[in-house]
Amino acid sequence: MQSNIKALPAIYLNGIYKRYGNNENNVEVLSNINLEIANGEFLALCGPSGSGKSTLLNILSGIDKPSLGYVVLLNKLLNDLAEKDLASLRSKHLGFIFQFFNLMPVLNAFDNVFYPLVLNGHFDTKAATERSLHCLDSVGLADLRDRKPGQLSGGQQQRVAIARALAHEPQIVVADEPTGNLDLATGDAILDLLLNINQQTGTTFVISTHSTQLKARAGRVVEIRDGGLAYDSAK
Ligand SMILES: Nc1ncnc2c1ncn2[C@@H]1O[C@H](COP(=O)(O)OP(=O)(O)OP(=O)(O)O)[C@@H](O)[C@H]1O
Repeated sequence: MQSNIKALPAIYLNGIYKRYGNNENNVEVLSNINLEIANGEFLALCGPSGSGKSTLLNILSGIDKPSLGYVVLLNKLLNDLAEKDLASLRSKHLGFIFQFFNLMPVLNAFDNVFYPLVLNGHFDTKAATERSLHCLDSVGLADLRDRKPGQLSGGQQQRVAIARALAHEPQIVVADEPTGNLDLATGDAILDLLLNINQQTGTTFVISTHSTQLKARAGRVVEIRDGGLAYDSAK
């Protein structure tokens, strides 16, 4: 018998508004955003510069709060959670990738993956060592693990950042313009890697981007314009 129960989305946004500023002087960046992102999707979030992509990523990952509306992340209503519970949810189930890599310059590639994993509190030293080596290997950087970020190319630094984002096996990876600081060929290689991880592991990816390559290859493209959702390839 076929079940009528619809699988719960990984992320559910309902009536999201975001205003910055105070009562007299404020700007509405997001206006009535409704969006469901299913488990395993590879979603490209597009829109002009300043349209609110980073703002939306911050809201759906519980880093920032909406002015109005509900966010349900992995079946938890974020509006109800205390800051420490939000931080715990993020550290267990979310991975983050940034445009400028955000690696610790004094640590080598291995330690950039290893230390956040140990500090995360869910892995002992032995398990964290194994996971870090495995993840660096899976992004093709096992041989360069002793190098510090300054001794790595931009693409290699982003691979370290991807290994760090995946080391705790998050259910969702949130990436803010992950190829934005890379040349076209390096960006394509990083995109290949992210798509491959998505296909192999079923990890959900939500990626803000200006890249036409990324938009062309994403499973779903959503565009924000003038504060609202202007386009959704799933509709
Ligand atoms: N903390 C803040 N306080 C006030 N305004 C903000 C704040 N953060 C973002 N904004 C404004 O909100 C708007 C959306 O910014 P956001 O960074 O989300 O856009 P974006 O689509 O990610 O842009 P880009 O593609 O250039 O990275 C911009 O006008 C920005 O100036």
